[in-house]
Amino acid sequence: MLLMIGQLAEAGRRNLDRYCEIRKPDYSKLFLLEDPWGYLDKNLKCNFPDIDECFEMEQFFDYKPQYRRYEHLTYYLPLNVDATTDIDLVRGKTHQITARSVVPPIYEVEDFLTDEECDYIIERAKAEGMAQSGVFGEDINIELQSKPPEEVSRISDQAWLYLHEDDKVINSIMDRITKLTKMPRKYIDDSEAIQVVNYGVGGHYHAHMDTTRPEFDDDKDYRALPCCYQTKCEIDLNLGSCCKNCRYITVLFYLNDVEEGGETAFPFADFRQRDVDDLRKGKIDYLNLSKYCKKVHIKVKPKKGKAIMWYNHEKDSHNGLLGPVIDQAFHGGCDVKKGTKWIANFWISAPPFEHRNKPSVFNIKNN
Ligand SMILES: O=C(O)CCC(=O)C(=O)O
Ligand SMILES: [Fe+2]
Repeated sequence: MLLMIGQLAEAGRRNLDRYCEIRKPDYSKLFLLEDPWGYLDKNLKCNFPDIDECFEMEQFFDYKPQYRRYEHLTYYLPLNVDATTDIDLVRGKTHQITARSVVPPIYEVEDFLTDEECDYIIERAKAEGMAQSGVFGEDINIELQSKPPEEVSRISDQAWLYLHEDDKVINSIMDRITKLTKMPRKYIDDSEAIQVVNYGVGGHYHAHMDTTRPEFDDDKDYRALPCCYQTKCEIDLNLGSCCKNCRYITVLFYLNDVEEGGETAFPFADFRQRDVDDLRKGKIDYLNLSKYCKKVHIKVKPKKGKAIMWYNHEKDSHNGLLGPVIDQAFHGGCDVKKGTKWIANFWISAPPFEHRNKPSVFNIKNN
């Protein structure tokens, strides 16, 4: 009898496999596929525990066909460091794009913004009101009181500029960002506000990731949380957070010339993963740029109007969505030695806004 049940179960499983085989959507035809609940294994085989769920999945695809029509994230690689190519960003002028590293791909474009645009962004930020910058999961005020300045993770002021449809200056910048990143415009429009940051002498931001590393070792499983830009939840820097950053690309603009210091440094760019892991485990705090900036090879010098962009994630090769975090994308701002430094950050987050209530593949354990 037991044997019979076993055989039946086996036959049932085979039937289920066949059922799923027939019923599963044709993933090869999907432009992009979201797999919010992790039903699919890496090989995109049907992986449902029972027929009902298989059916549910089918309904999900039937009734919410928009989930099947994402536009791809775009990811492009340079052939080598210092590779340079022309790029048409505005009519009547050719810009040059230069690769500064391959892992992550970091690109630099001079004169991306005009002087007037830089000044406009600074003035708008001032009008908005500059306030002390925070750091995800840390309390800067406590750090400022209890540590010497070079040990404090971030010393700067900032303001957020929200994107208005009728703002011609910002819209024209968004056009250029679309061309530079080669991303579908939708992602640009649905991304976060622009963050404007100002550092005085001694101001800095130690090396960090702009996106949340889900395996962050502070007892919190960030995978379960929604992406911050998709929610209205308040990030409480003291008590942890209700969301995580899902920042695929960073585009950073230098809004003024800095007399001395203030480079953007990438301490691990183009390092092998195992070297990054070893360095991070070692005694020297390579992330402390007040101490370590001089030794970093890949550094970008601020120059008014210059833009840099880099990827914080790879693209998931199975579904075109947010893939693994690139640890080599750790970066930060070295101490400003003389003068002041103004920058603007624009983070392109994924998945797009209309899928804000659905967790992305990035959420799923062991992905
Ligand atoms: O100041 C810089 O150069 C880097 C700033 C940065 O990484 C950030 O604001 O997230
Ligand atoms: Fe950053």
